[in-house]
Amino acid sequence: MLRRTNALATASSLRFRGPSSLSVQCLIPSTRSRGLASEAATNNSPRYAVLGSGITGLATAYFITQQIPRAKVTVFEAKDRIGGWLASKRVEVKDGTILFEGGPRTLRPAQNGVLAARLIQELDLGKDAIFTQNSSPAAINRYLYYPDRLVRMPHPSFGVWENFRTLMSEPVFATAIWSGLKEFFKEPRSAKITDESIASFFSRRLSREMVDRILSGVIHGIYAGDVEQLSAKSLFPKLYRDEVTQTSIIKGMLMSATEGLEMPKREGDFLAEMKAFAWDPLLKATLKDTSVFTFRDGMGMLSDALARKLWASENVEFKTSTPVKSLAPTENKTGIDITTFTNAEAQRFDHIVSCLSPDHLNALAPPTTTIAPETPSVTVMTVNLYFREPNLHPAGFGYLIPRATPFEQNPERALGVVFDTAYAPSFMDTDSATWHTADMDVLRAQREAGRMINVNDFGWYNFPEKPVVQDTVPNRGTKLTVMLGGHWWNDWPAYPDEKEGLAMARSILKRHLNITQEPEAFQVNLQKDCIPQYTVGHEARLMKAHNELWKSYKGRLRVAGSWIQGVGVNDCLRSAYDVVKGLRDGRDGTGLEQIGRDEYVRLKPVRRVQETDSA
Ligand SMILES: C=Cc1c2[nH]c(c1C)Cc1[nH]c(c(CCC(=O)O)c1C)Cc1[nH]c(c(C)c1CCC(=O)O)Cc1[nH]c(c(C)c1C=C)C2
Repeated sequence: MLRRTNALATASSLRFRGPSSLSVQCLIPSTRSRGLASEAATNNSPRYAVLGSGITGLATAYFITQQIPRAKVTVFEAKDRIGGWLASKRVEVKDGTILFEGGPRTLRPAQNGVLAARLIQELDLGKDAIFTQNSSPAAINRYLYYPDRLVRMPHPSFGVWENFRTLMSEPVFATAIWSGLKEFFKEPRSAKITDESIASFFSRRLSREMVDRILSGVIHGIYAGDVEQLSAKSLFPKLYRDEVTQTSIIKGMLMSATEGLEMPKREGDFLAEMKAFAWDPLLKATLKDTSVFTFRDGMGMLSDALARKLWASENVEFKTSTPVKSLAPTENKTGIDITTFTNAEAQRFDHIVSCLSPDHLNALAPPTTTIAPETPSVTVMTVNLYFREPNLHPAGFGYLIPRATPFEQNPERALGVVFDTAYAPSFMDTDSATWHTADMDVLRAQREAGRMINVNDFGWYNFPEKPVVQDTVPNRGTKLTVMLGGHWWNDWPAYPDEKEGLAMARSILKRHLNITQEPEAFQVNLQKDCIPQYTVGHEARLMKAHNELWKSYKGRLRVAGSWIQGVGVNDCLRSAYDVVKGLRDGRDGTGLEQIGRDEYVRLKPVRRVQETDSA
């Protein structure tokens, strides 16, 4: 008999006890706002408002406190809780608790991810982090479900012969080699085409089959979106540019490998700036070999830690349960008056950063003004399941379901399945009897030499003393998440309820993985409008929005968030970082000023130095 196990609380509220260490849920009371130190103290300090307390809002407030220490910051949040859609929850099972993620579950440390990696150090999260290694099955084994089975995608570590065999024998890759060879000789697009769908671009350059059988699956896994609608220019800017500048995307890739990666100058500057950060050598070494990382109590620990830091600051005040009603520029446009639904009296700020969705922001602008671009979004249902039995799926990250998968194989319209077990070590991994290297002295010496410690494909920053795990059951089970909906559900008149969602997830698992067991715990989350869709023309709309914002608010209102330059948590952090840097440097801007105005540089190719003393 299936037993519904109730979520206990957010993962972190289990962890924190007492007033000195409250979780975000109880940290910010729903009806009370924590005031700034004193009115007098704010007199000469610039006043900043941050709208929204999701990960972008929290990061924006945090970066303001770091970069502009004199600033007084007020964070407005319509809901009675903060933290957005980082939804980590624990559920009880008979011998422990299992951590489920309703939203994002891991972070990559590369590119924009360097900011999250820095936060590990700045917020002292290293002791709670779990690093999955580049060499682990979670990093290497990615599957596509086509036409009626799981197919492992090629990876350099499998060797030339194995990859060639897969490419030649699996229908999913039927046209891949030939399409790649032909691409080299295709004419670049006409100058008249300023943007087009991902489907159109890659069908032209490669093949329709590759779009339908491979690329649409990858796009499901990132945007839960439709290749026919999404913009090639916004989501594949380098390849879109390479078609014109190099005459071929394959040639562009070869150039990157031999002569170094070409990237916008501001990206190069950003990476150089991050490199100059005073990294803890052990963390740096650990990150170098890390594919993804997460935390003991899940991703919610990141927003918790940010909120905790902000709450402790005298310069920050939170106003929860306070929906903003309007943003009126002052007469000379040197400030903005905010009114809220709870207080008709206007509060004046020098600068406002909106971390709201475009629709929410537009609702606050003066009547007849549209400041943010129309940006559709999709709804995703995540169904987390925990089974007592281990190894119910092949080792790996999970699988994606492309649009070409026959309907009878996916009538539920699932987007993919994540094997959460792959990045969540169990107590068995902390038992030295199962380690690849069990010699404690060797491990300690490595750690003291500032080197990565690799045990059973995981790195714990504080290994070997106190390794951390997410699930507190003694033995490894199987934890996975079925992802449903996205663009497939755009026209559905109503979304499935929890019972239907669970039934759909189980039916997928039975058909694809032959899992017929009852889950011991589950959780169904409907994340409404959670992923913005950068549809064709997105960049042009952002550029127009920049002009509108500038015209109306002359740089006093700026924007950050997942609708601008990437939908992931890392992109949100980057967007927050950039907007605050612009404010700190007194640069004119709106948060959108960089869109479509990139200058490019080519970085030197990175040559891996042969390590003589491998860790
Ligand atoms: C929870 C639903 C999400 C889907 N996409 C995203 C979320 C949060 C955003 C996203 N996912 C990935 C990236 C690329 C950057 C990266 O970290 O690799 C972005 C911006 C990749 C990704 N996709 C899935 C996983 C486990 C990851 C790694 C990072 C992460 O935790 O999100 C699985 C997955 N995500 C979605 C679907 C439909 C799916 C299916 C297997 C939608």
